[in-house]
Amino acid sequence: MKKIFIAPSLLSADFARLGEEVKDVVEAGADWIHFDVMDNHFVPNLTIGPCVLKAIRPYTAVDIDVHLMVEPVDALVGPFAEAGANWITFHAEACRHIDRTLQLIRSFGIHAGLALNPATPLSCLDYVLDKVDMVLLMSVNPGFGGQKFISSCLPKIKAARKVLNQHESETGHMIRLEVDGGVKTANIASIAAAGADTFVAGSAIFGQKGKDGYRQAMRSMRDEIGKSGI
Ligand SMILES: O=C(CO)[C@H](O)[C@H](O)COP(=O)(O)O
Repeated sequence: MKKIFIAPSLLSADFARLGEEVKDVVEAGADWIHFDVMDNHFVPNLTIGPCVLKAIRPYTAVDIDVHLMVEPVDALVGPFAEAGANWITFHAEACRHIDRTLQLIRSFGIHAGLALNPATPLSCLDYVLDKVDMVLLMSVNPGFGGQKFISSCLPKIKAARKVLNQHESETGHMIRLEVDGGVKTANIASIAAAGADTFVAGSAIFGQKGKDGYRQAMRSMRDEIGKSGI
């Protein structure tokens, strides 16, 4: 049984106090920090880059999970790895040479993740799973926080869980399954029951008031996951 991780998405944090927000949410119980990078090209929004990652890195020792919603990908891998990323995840839809980019990320001694948009088939995972440390299934179309979970993603999460379990039983290689977009206390149990083990939540956590609010939100999420019976 894998450990469950909750990764608050900084997209919904107060950008004027990012370091403090990181510290507060980790003290409130976050397992990881999810760092959303958007380029106004692959997605219609623009966020933060390696210099911001470098600035927040001293505020926490937990893993920072960088989600690159950018195209092209490769030129940004080194700068984010050097700025302190523990995980770098990129989109299959944004990359022509997935196998090469996975190898590039791992060459920095960090974990490599592959993200799929809601409409992208799981067959993108074929032939590269041996180089993947995490699959990120988007449950909204990427670009903005606060969107509604797309319900057709639930059977996709179930199907991905089957693929990853099969891969693990054949090779012993464990791959995390992260879900991102519209994750709330009200639906997290069904997402966990479908097979996710890593949960990105932005507005559901940072939409609460201060550290106590963040703590309560994550506690409720863990309670709900516990009730899902996984
Ligand atoms: O990658 C993202 C959007 O592209 C965000 O991580 C995601 O949407 C989290 O925000 P919320 O929990 O509010 O949906």
